[in-house]
Amino acid sequence: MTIIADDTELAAYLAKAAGALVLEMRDTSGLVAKELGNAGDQTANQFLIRALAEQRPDDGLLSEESKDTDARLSKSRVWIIDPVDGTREYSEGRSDWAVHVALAIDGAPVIGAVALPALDLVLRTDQPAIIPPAPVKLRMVVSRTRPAPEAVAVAEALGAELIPMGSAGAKAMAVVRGEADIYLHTGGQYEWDSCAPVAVAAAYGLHVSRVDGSPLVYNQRDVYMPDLLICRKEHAAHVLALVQLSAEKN
Ligand SMILES: Nc1ncnc2c1ncn2[C@@H]1O[C@H](COP(=O)(O)O)[C@@H](OP(=O)(O)O)[C@H]1O
Ligand SMILES: [Mg+2]
Repeated sequence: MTIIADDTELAAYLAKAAGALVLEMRDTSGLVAKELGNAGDQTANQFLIRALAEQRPDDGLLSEESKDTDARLSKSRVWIIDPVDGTREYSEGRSDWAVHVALAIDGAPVIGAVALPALDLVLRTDQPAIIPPAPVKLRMVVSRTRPAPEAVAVAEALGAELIPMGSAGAKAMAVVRGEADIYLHTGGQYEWDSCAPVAVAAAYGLHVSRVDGSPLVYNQRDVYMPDLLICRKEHAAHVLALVQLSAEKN
């Protein structure tokens, strides 16, 4: 593979190529269910880690599917990848799954791409588009298998419609694409689930933060990052206040 000098170009190329690999695997391997999910995770991961080792040998790496080491902690530039986000949905033949490739620089999610292979889309930090205006009745995307009670409570308080969807990347990109207005999650996630989606959402001018309003900081020793909010800037203060209220009640 020739060297791709531009980091965003590389992220987008890798996310798209890994997505194409696993999409083809789903169509042709004959594997189903858990076996298909595992094979997709492993195939995409092998492709991505080999390509990154070749393309960016000096950078750090954090992948959902590779054993984590301390090596990344001393690096300024760290690639944070989720080879298949929404593995369950991928293995069920659905379209709500994603490939995440991000580059965090000094902990900030600044560069990246999210591929939605089943929709033939790649969203990237260097090509933000204008997001269409929100409807009067807001739409909140939540996990289809484990929607956070806090998110459901906030949707109720806002009078928002709940849209269950798999994959953190697919949900974040639903907001980026103007198909939803709020993605709120509490109760558990890891850095790879949100780094690329948050980078893309921020590049599109959306609000991104932890649910206490603090910034999302990546490449930490403990990669557990249990909550996040991605939404239009004009809704952020209200949503954060409602999360706070819901936390106080429980
Ligand atoms: N409570 C929780 N604890 C840990 N990970 C969680 C979680 N809820 C969601 N996730 C992870 O976040 C991603 C999106 O989840 P969901 O589709 O439920 O919104 C999934 O990533 P993977 O598919 O990469 O494992 C899932 O594993
Ligand atoms: Mg994931």
